[in-house]
Amino acid sequence: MDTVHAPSPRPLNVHAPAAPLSGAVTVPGDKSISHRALMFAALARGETHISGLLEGEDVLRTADAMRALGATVVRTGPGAWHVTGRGIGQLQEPADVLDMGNSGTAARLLSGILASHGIFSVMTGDASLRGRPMKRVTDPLAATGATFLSRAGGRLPLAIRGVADPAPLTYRLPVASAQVKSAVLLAGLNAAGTTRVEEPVATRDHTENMLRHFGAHVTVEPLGAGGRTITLAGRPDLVARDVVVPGDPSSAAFVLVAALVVPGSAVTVRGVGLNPLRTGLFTTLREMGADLRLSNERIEGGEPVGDLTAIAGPLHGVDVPADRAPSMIDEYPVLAVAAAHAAGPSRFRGLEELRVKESDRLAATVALLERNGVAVQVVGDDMIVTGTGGAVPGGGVVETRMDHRLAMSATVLGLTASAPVGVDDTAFIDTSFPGFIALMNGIGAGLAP
Ligand SMILES: O=C(O)C1=C[C@@H](OP(=O)(O)O)[C@@H](O)[C@H](O)C1
Ligand SMILES: C=C(OP(=O)(O)O)C(=O)O
Repeated sequence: MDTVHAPSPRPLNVHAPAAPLSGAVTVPGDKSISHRALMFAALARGETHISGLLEGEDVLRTADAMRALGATVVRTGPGAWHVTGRGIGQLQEPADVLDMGNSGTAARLLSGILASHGIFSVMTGDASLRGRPMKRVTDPLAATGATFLSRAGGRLPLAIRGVADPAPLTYRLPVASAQVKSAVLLAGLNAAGTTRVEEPVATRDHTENMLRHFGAHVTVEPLGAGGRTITLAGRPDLVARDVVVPGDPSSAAFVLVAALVVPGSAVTVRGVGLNPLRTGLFTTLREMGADLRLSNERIEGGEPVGDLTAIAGPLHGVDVPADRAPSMIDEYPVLAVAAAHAAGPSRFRGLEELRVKESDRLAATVALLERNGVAVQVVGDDMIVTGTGGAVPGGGVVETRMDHRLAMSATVLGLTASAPVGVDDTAFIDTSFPGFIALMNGIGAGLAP
């Protein structure tokens, strides 16, 4: 199995470029929105046309899974996909194991769909995904009547005996996770009655937005300070709708941070998704003194989008509150790289969720910085980075641990290191940002394997 998902390692040795980075680029489509577009289109009646779909490994696994469940999924051009759905409750039993590769989003969201169909299925993934917790979704989903069998600790492979008439759930999220919220809501699509999810801290709301777009009745009400209660009326008539996927702000992050830290640089990323529940990094970078300019703001496919220009300049340390974490949860490794260049200490609070990503990102980010001469410590669930106020020493080899975001963060670190930075494997970058190295070279990074 891992022969499929453990591609040959692609090591990279990163040197600081001779000249500043410059240019205007677009990054691939948003990963969260791309997974959802394929899944919801497969559950809708009729043919959905998706443009700007991320063609990264994670999303391709979702496309394969929806095909295995009986939807027709066809690529008609770069980023252009047509999906003919089967309707809620109408997905067919897959004939084989569903392999979700490296993707937590694919596995967790799909578990909600599989649990709420009267079919048997088995999901697995690569060594990284097989190490990630699934009880966070199977515990609430068990109350629908579905049954689950898994390895110890609720790890994949996971066998699911779904139910055709799932009970509607009311669930308060014990962790701030859009994946868990989405799994519960997706199970609620085939439940007779109202599904209710309470999230004490708001997480990305692409599921709510896109379900509405396809015709579901979803309400969102405030809950306490910063939380939300989401309700979904079961068994809606989901109808095919076109989806336009914006550029992924989590991918734009690497390009923009690189431009901020390579002296003299100015780079624009066009068409970046700016959903306020995804933009914590941009807020934080501005607090650090970054010159980050927004232009051409518009609404595209129901999501706010704009062009972001990053202009290099001095950064200073910052204290990031824990309640901002969900709006930038995937951006901490590259934020740590920005903090390594900033003058003075930065503290990032409440990072416990980083321990259960594609790797233990808290430990891996510490190792990335320490190996390259940057002082960093973990206190409880907080990370404290002591910035140099300029270039970092470098000279280390970074272990990327099957984690795309570590590979890209290490690459960005190398662009301003005094000694070259080794990256043991860049192959996993393809899960979320195919073409990353070519795109970086297009703005002058000069990366050569
Ligand atoms: O719902 C989503 O699309 C995602 C939610 C986040 O995970 P959690 O729900 O585990 O926080 C994020 O880290 C992941 O990259 C994508
Ligand atoms: C955590 C991530 O994704 P997933 O959970 O889908 O594997 C990510 O892309 O950083």
